[in-house]
Amino acid sequence: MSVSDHSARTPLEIGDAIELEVTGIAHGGVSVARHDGRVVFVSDAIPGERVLARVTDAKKKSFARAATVEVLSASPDRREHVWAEAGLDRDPEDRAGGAEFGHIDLDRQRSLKAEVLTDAMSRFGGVELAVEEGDDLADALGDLVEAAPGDDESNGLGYRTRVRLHVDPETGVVGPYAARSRRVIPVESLPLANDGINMIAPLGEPMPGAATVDLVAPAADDPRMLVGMPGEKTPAGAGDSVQELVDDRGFLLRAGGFWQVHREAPAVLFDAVRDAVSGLIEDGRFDPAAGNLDLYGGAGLLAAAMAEAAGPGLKVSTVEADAGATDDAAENLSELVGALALTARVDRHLAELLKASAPVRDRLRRGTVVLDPPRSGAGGGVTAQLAELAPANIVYVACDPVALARDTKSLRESGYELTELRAFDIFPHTHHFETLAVFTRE
Ligand SMILES: C[S@@+](CC[C@H](N)C(=O)[O-])C[C@H]1O[C@@H](n2cnc3c(N)ncnc32)[C@H](O)[C@@H]1O
Repeated sequence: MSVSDHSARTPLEIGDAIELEVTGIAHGGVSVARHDGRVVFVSDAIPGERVLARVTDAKKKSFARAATVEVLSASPDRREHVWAEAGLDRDPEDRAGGAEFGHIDLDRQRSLKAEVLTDAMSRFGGVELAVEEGDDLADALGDLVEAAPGDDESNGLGYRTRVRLHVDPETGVVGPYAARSRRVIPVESLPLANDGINMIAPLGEPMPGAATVDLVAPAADDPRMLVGMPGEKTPAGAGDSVQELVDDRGFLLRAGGFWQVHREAPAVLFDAVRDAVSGLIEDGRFDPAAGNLDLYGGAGLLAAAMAEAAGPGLKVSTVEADAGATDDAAENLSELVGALALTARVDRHLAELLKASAPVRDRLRRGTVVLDPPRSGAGGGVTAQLAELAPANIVYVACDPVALARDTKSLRESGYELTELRAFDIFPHTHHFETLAVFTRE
């Protein structure tokens, strides 16, 4: 490993050690620095720090990637990493992935997430998030990303009720992948996971022949271990049903089906969607008898939240690609006589709705669409279909701020106004967070 000279404009190579002034945060859990005019995305650092970093990727002309190996001038927000196996005293290649903010004070994690959101909304969404005059920017940003109940008390640990581990095909060792790699890292504990998962996690027990291990610790059921074999799409036991609880409402779902990973996340998002719909009702903008939709609906969590605000007379269709999840949604929404659970890809279903008769299209125009797409967002195709269907309101739950910002731009260009934005820190010690955006048709 050679130490490169700042003034020499030599190309960077993998393994080079470089000194970096870390100036900002980027989407994806890495900080931003510059070296000889080139942007360097550096992991395990904090904006404001000076670090010695090792170049890990130098293929691109415009930017390189590096990992911190030593902190030369530490941020006051630097903490001992919450996961020993992800800390700086390990070689970057041997650090466990999945806790890339674990070395940062929890409040600062939230203000970094808020910076990522405001930057994404400004650059890709054309929306400047206002900070009240006189507010300290860091405080205002920190307040934008709301903590989940209990996280401040537990330092954001022990929250995950879902964890996927991987099995090294050569040694059978079970563990998380290292960051940005498929290298399995053996670990002694899973500090972000709850007790149920830590109790059954086969850490230190090789599982030769297996490919993945999904650990599931439902709120109202025994923890499960689902072992996936190479080439198999669905791990064994994934179709087994488990019981979840959101406040005191029960949800039944497949053990391997989608469910929010933070113990409090289903309730946080349920409440946020219910409150958004209540706001629309107060503004006289919500029609319970219209063609309301819960797109990417999973097991029906957010349709149930709409119903909590709108009452049992709500008409709503959930649209979900996974047939098992649709069956669960039908069961979970069975008390709502106006609920329909459909198995379909969202784009195909919207294409069908666009061909519907004038009265059906009119009902859809009066409706509210809740959508909660995967990380890639709804995308240009689906936002264009939504713009053509023109529902009165869109309540968008997003796990990727850049995808949300791009979809925001399309929706605003199609005549929707962004009227509310909230963000939730339901993935402490990682760079992930969830955002809720409400759009109304002008
Ligand atoms: C982020 S989850 C949201 C689930 C649900 N709203 C919840 O909160 O539990 C996204 C869901 O979208 C489904 N999905 C992904 N792509 C889809 C598509 N193109 N059409 C329909 N559903 C899709 C996934 O199976 C998954 O259940």
